Amino acid sequence: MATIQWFPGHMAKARREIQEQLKLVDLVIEITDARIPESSRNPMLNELVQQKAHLLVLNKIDLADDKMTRAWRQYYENEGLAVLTADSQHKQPLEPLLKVANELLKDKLERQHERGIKSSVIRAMCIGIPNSGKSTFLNRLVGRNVAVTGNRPGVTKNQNWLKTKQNLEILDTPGVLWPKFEDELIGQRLALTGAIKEGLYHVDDIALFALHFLKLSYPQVLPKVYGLTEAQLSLDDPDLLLAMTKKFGYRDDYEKMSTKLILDYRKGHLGRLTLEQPPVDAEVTK
Ligand SMILES: Nc1nc2c(ncn2[C@@H]2O[C@H](COP(=O)(O)OP(=O)(O)OP(=O)(O)O)[C@@H](O)[C@H]2O)c(=O)[nH]1
Repeated sequence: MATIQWFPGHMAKARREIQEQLKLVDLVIEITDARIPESSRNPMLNELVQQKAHLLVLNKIDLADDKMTRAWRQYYENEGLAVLTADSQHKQPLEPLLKVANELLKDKLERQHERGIKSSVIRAMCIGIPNSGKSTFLNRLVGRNVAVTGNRPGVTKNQNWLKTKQNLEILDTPGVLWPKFEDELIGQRLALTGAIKEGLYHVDDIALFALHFLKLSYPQVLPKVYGLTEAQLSLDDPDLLLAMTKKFGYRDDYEKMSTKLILDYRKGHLGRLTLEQPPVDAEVTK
């Protein structure tokens, strides 16, 4: 599904629709991208969710740095959130999700049990920014491909409950919320991972951001993947981008090189790389 450009009217509408949907569910499953856990969270979600049970899913862990994923998980758990990690491209997340969901809603389920309701159903909805993997996650959960339509501005919808093999039903319309815009660095991370519509950023800006980030945080990647020499790596970022453009035979088409670098990152060809660290030093003990 193409990413939309968010205007204030769109945001207000998405927010209103999600508030309506929230009345129908017990549990909110917030889907984020494990490569940018914080940048891929909607700034208003906590406030919207309020008293509902809230589960944070760090999705796309197959593309993220394991150590960083553990650190992020711990960080959010320290913040009091229930956290699940998922590679919903390849793996079925139903069992671990049910475990956490039943735990989060234990009191409610027990009360229903006392009132004689034997097979209580947990009703949930997925929410996240574009491209976080909501549809993929939902499809995996229900074990088939369902036509998932997010609550994008202007998209009419009929809401249905998708049944899983267990006592969990999920709204077939995931809530799509806007990403954070205010900070340039967050915007660059969102663009590199694919959460921002193409055409809303310059590929060379994002490639320069990627080069800078890689040199600082994962210095082994550029020499290993692209065979860059020490001398090339000591160039400033724009000159390095030009050197790479030439090396790959793209003459002076640095936009082509930029696109290649961005796609290589998105496909995991550069390795499993997380673009941001938890705000405080979350100790990794697991
Ligand atoms: N490697 C990997 N890719 C994933 C995973 N989950 C989703 N994707 C990919 O990420 C892209 C976006 O996934 P979607 O499920 O369409 O995301 P969405 O949140 O529904 O996106 P919108 O419809 O834009 O709101 C697709 O190319 C998916 O194949 C994952 O766990 N690992």
